[in-house]
Amino acid sequence: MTTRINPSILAADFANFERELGRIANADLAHIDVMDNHFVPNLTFGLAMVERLQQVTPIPLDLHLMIDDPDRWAPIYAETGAYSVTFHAEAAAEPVALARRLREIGARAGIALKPGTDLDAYLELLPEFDQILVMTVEPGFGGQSFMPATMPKLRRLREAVDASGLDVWLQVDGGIAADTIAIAAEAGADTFVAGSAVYGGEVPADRIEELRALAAAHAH
Ligand SMILES: O=C(CO)[C@H](O)[C@H](O)COP(=O)(O)O
Repeated sequence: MTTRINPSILAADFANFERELGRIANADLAHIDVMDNHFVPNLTFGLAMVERLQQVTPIPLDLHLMIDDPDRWAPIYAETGAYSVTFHAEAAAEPVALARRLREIGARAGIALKPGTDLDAYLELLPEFDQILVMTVEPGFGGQSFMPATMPKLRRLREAVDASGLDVWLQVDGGIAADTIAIAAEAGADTFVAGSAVYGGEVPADRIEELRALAAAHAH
């Protein structure tokens, strides 16, 4: 199984994202947390910033939209050339139509499930998505503790994806670090978002290699 490490720039120096993206040149994708202070109680940045980030890095962008009304906004973000666009299940009025629109535009379509989001309603939608983001903390802030209680959901998803034969990536986000990544890898994650664990290190690129090796060693 291919393992991917997507550093979250939420933990980077907001005064210099171009330099901070340069420090993670060995990342698989750069994870970009867009928060609107409505869907989550925190505010980061919006469309203008994402457009600018696209211009200053060759790393494909993995957009995580923690916003209300993704039906309106997610396609506009996809049109920036984002590699993947993930919206939250509860935020979308028509998740399937939205996922199809994102794919039409050329982005990979992702759906995010908060720790309390029931998986049952979404399992049958697997063919509509390229990735499922299992939040391993409550969305909104970096630096929180990994929630092992989210692992049964990830295991069920891994079983469903393997049984389907679909190439749907299973992403985890929140509290992923050297001491937790093995738990998520063994439960079936193949794509790992890490903010504090990457940018908290003196050399973020080294932290990426360390996390990648641990994930590969414990791959499902
Ligand atoms: O989506 C997020 C918060 O909502 C962040 O991507 C996530 O929390 C990463 O930060 P850390 O690795 O520091 O936990």
